[in-house]
Amino acid sequence: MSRLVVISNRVPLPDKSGTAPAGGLAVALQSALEERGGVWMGWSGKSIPSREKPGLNIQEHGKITYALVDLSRKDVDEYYAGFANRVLWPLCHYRLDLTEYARKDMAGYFRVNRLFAHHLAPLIKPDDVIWVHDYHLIPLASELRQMGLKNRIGFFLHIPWPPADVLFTLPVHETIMRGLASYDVIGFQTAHDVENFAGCLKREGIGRELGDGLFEAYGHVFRADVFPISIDTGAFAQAAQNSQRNAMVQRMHKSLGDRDLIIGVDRLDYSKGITNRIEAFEHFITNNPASQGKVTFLQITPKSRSEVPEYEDMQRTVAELAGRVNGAISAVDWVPIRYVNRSIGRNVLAGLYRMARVGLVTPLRDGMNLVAKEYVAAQRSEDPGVLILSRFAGAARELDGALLVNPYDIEAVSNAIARALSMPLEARRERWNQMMPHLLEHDVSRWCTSFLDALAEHGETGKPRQPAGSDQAA
Ligand SMILES: O=P(O)(O)OC[C@H]1O[C@H](O[C@H]2O[C@H](CO)[C@@H](O)[C@H](O)[C@H]2O)[C@H](O)[C@@H](O)[C@@H]1O
Ligand SMILES: O=c1ccn([C@@H]2O[C@H](COP(=O)(O)OP(=O)(O)O)[C@@H](O)[C@H]2O)c(=O)[nH]1
Repeated sequence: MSRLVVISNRVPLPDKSGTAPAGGLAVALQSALEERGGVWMGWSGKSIPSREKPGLNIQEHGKITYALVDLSRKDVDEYYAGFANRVLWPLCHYRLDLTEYARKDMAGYFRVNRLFAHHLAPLIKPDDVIWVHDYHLIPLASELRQMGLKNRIGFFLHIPWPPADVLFTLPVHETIMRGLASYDVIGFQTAHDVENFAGCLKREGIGRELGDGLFEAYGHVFRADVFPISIDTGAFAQAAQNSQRNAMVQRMHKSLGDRDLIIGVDRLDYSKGITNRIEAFEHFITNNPASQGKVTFLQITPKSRSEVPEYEDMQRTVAELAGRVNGAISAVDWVPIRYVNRSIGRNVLAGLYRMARVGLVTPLRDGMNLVAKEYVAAQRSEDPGVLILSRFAGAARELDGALLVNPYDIEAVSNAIARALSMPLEARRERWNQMMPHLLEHDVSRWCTSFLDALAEHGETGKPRQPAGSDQAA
């Protein structure tokens, strides 16, 4: 079996005891790497003074080699905080109003991708299968190809892919499309993302669809298909069961009394629709006076990407909004919104999801949204809560037992909260049974295997292939 080489911006490095981080993606990729042996490369998370030469830190854990690249302050500003998170992230989340097309950030993005390729190439063996993750690293395959690598290279995009009219506002959209077309298999979260991608290829005559998931562009034939990411469903359900013994979960239970819990869990990110959600909750609670004092909304929101101005601004906006709503509605013995602005461990989260009558997941746009899947997995089969889910999350394509909402429609979300809180047991069980078997079957290890199988099945790689019936490569 070929070795696997994974490259992602963040690397879930095992701690000093050798224990890997508990995230589903990390577990799935780590077990694929353990099975085949391999390398996981990415940013070390460190930024060093720009005058120092960025180094490569190699660590061995079992059959996995971790290769961590240090970046300079300038690299981090331009590649991560700049082009990745002030251009590609807002663009792929349909927020043209937030994109900042600075030439120096574009240059930094391509420069850092070249740096990754430069560090990676010497570690690659001819048989290795390479799997690149996410929008930070789109140009990596074309850099590696230019260095002569002929290996099979796959790419998985964790975030949405936008329609042509949105993508084409990006001055370097052609280079980005050419970068994607250099992969052998491109995985997207939903069929909608693949449609958008196909639209981008067709609109300017960049490429064409060959059928059966195959495309041709810039003389290269590649597969672009749907591989919805998931969670380690069985393990998460077990963690939720076990969490009832956790002290923090027990404290929460005690403090809740007999009130119903509504839970929201998101990084502090404008794509997650947190302000709309708080407004919808405010609308619900003011229009349903009987619920006052009887419902608690717990919003857990760890800080994220604080070096990006839009994220720093959000920090204040969300805190102020939660404070204003609480100030207006609280009673002496009841605070409607508990706003936690830090990260909570997954085992505790599992217990909080299980306690919550409603999971409120209302992103304005989201690649998948694993919180939605975790909420479902954590429920009690005999008395499950209700998931309210934005129709604009990738997860909505699979979780058909959720109450689907338009997160921009505050009244509709407020009505969904009322409906969820009063939903009879039988209807809740029916909805949960529509989702849980699917999640058990389509878990993260299946996601990982199906992507790697597609990559293994994709024919010869590394050189432009002639599509059937054509007589020239573009
Ligand atoms: O690394 P950060 O900048 O701190 O951001 C955290 C991650 O956010 C994004 O997550 C996405 O991937 C999830 C799993 O596929 C998906 O469910 C979600 O909808 C996406 O937003 C980002 O894509 C990751 O690269 C970041 O590490
Ligand atoms: O305090 C927190 C908040 C979130 N998460 C985890 O972070 C992930 C968020 O993934 P999702 O796909 O929902 O969104 P992303 O942040 O990747 O855009 C989920 O696994 C959550 O359990 C966590 O461990 N602690």
